[in-house]
Amino acid sequence: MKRINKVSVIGLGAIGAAYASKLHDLNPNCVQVIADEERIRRYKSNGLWINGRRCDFNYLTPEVEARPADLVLVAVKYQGLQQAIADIKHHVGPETVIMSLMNGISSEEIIAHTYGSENLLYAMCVAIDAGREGTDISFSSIGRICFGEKRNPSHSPKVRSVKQLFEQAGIPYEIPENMEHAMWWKFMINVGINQTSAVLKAPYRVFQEIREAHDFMVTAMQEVIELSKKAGVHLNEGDLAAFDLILRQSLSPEGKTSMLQDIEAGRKTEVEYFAGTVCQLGRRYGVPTPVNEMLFRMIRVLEQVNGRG
Ligand SMILES: NC(=O)C1=CN([C@@H]2O[C@H](COP(=O)(O)OP(=O)(O)OC[C@H]3O[C@@H](n4cnc5c(N)ncnc54)[C@H](OP(=O)(O)O)[C@@H]3O)[C@@H](O)[C@H]2O)C=CC1
Ligand SMILES: CC(C)(CO)C(=O)C(=O)O
Repeated sequence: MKRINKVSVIGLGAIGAAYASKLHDLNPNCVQVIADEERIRRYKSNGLWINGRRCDFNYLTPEVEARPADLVLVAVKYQGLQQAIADIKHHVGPETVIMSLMNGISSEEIIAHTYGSENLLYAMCVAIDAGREGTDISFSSIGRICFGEKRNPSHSPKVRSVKQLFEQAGIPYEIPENMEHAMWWKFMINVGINQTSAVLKAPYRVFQEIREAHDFMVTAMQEVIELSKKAGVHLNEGDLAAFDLILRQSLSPEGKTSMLQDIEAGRKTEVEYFAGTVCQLGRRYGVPTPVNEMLFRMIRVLEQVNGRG
């Protein structure tokens, strides 16, 4: 098992900054952030604030011919993914493990297209309620990073390396036996709560307290459950209940999903990778997806109202 001494992070937003700050606390020299000059200027002049504490990372522009990292963490949104894939080029060597903390079930495949799948681990984070305003990041719950190979009956050397790093840094983690199931479960969550919160402009409190909002979220999730059966993943009602526990116990009532944050900040959303993917899979498997078709249209309208069409 290889020890991870150098981590490169791309995407210093709500998620990237939250977890990078834990690595920085472990050892400021073990983590470096890849960003273009304009972003670095912004991070340095405004400061990068995480729960009110300034964090000064080592920044590298993508052009710098860096030594490959042991681990690359990708934490951008989908609209930034292709550029990020190009920008991590100097940080990926033959032994570099790559993990995407992004939502959805597509980023691993997109990254593998350029770097192959041998050194890629599946990952996603759950129960974190991170928010970002400019370079101010805050969260009440850091949640946990679920990661692993597609199946983890035992832990591969790559998985053990990352596990050791997370233990040292105090990053909560989980290695699900069936990572594919876990990725679909998270996809179901985002399809449900991210999209309905974006159209309702609702923080988590609305879903915790108002039955109709909760039911609306569940109807979107149920379409993912039906698709998962066709895909051989078999989500079920127990998976809905598992998210309900997180919603009620871990997410701050005033917290907002990343998609609602995007709408409020006038940014492009990830709707193509949530409802867009659901509708595409629906067509492939012959499963009706009317709720997601409607959510897709509504969110595209909101984006265009924001001038992000
Ligand atoms: N927020 C949350 O609670 C959760 C989010 N997620 C998922 O995690 C992923 C990241 O979300 P989140 O952190 O909220 O998103 P943010 O928008 O807060 O952060 C993305 C960051 O990536 C930066 N970025 C984009 N492209 C590049 C690039 N080429 N080089 C350097 N930096 C780049 C952006 O910079 P700039 O702003 O300057 O463009 C931005 O700071 C998404 O897939 C999201 O769905 C998952 C779980 C929870
Ligand atoms: C699960 C949830 C809603 C919060 O962690 C999320 O993944 C997001 O906001 O994108």
